[in-house]
Amino acid sequence: MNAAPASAPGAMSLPGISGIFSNTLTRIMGFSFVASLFNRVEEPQGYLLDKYSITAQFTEGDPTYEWIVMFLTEENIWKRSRDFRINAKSSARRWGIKFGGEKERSAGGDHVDLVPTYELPHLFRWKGFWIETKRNTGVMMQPPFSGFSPGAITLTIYSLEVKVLQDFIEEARVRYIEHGRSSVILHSASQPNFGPGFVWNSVKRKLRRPLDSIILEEGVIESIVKDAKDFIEMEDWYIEAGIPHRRGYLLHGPPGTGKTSTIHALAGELGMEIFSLSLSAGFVDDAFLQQAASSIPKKAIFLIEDIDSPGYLGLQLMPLRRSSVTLSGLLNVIDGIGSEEGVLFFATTNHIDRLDPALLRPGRIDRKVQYNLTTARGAQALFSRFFPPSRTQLKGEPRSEKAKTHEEFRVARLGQLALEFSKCIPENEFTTAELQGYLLSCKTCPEDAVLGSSEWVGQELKERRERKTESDKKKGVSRLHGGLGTSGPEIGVGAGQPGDLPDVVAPGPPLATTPSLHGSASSVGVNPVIMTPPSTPPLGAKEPAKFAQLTL
Ligand SMILES: Nc1ncnc2c1ncn2[C@@H]1O[C@H](COP(=O)(O)OP(=O)(O)OP(=O)(O)O)[C@@H](O)[C@H]1O
Repeated sequence: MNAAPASAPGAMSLPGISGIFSNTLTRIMGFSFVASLFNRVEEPQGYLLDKYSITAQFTEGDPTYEWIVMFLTEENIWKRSRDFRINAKSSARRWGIKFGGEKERSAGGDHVDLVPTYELPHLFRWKGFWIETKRNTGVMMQPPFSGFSPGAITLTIYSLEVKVLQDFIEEARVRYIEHGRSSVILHSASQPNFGPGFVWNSVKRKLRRPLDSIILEEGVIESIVKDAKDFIEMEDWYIEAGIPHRRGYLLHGPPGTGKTSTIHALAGELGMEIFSLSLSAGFVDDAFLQQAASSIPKKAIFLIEDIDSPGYLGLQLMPLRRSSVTLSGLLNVIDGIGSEEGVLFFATTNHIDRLDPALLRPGRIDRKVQYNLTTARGAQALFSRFFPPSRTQLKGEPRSEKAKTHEEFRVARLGQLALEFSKCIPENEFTTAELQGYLLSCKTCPEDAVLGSSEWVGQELKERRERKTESDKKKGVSRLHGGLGTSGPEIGVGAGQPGDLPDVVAPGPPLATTPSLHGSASSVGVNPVIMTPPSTPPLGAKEPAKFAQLTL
């Protein structure tokens, strides 16, 4: 955001301008021009009016741009526009014009975004001040460059005091935070950078995910939340103790075990936005990474996904995933992250063993959380989350008038089914995402989910065996030809990965109690229920692997 305050004092007759006339004319000619008609006091240097205004520019990609866009949308600033681009509503930024009342919106209007396309100025009043806004969209770069240059919003506030601008921005920021309470805002980078602040050029809004929808070993997620809260609240302590105010977490384990979901749930709980980068994006190099990290606002989460991607970490043989980020570039950024800004740094990886020890030292990574394949207890918890008594219709349910009898019957029966389901799922064999995929295929009928589970497990294992044989064959061929072939490490077939075949599938003794269920369905499609994982021990005689464990 750039602000240019004016210097000369003077009086303005703007509030006297007739609303309709001024707005119409303003839309055609621009506010500065219209206002000048009413303030034709000439100075040797030009019109006096120019000196009454403060101009501020908000560039797309900078967080302040989002605050202002949301504010202007809420105020319906663009309501007199006549030229729109229509987008189907998505999780992407929702801004433009709000049209119609509740009735019209529910009749279909709420399914689209109306984004004004033309870039003529709009005039509005805020707390007695006239403000003109202009929006210009990004433009296609000319060769030799490619992609878009960032768009921007320019505000001209007709006041002498910079404080008016500060107050305006603060109100926009507060409203933005308020508005975002029910969701998590995710910034990412999908293009190379062409200007200051244009790193975070993609914004998505996701519904908040309840912490207890994440199935982890008891206490793990609470411990992460507490740690993060302590860190945020103890900024002064860090400063006084001369310790850099930063905290780094590494979540590691097989794909589909809940690492990213944990970060989203945490962001929702703490009311933080996520700024996420994948090092495997072709355009991310040291300079980009540095710029990205330094443009993250206070109290946000900086997430680097697949931190094992950089070229230096031994993945040079996987050209598609190689990034041009160097170890020293990465360390520089991590060391610099959040100093006195309260930014939480998260990294995820499927291959902790491939990370350079320098990256893992305390001060850079302060906490490591290991994610594992699902245990019987995890399977049971997941089943219960899919089929909450409040939303599930069971076959053969008694037609009793008494709601209580229904409830009791369902709770008992669903508990039993969850247990049966968990017995059909081999320990430490599938990821939570895989089980979720299966349960989604029979989400309306818990009985069918249990009935079909053994067959599904058998089918999955058979397919894995076939894939493994196929891949072994290919490796053999490539070795015969003396080439490196697919010599990059294969995700999913190494030890402890979901591609492994189980040694023994031991159903073990039944669980003692059924899981507890709370709350009703949320509108997040695949996670319809808030649940607490059961506190009963998992199946199997041996000590089971935990869903996730915390190491310091
Ligand atoms: N422990 C878990 N608890 C609840 N849901 C889970 C869990 N693990 C995975 N899921 C579900 O599986 C899907 C993928 O999860 P997620 O993206 O968090 O996995 P990940 O470990 O980050 O995977 P990757 O390493 O590939 O990024 C999500 O829809 C999520 O709801």
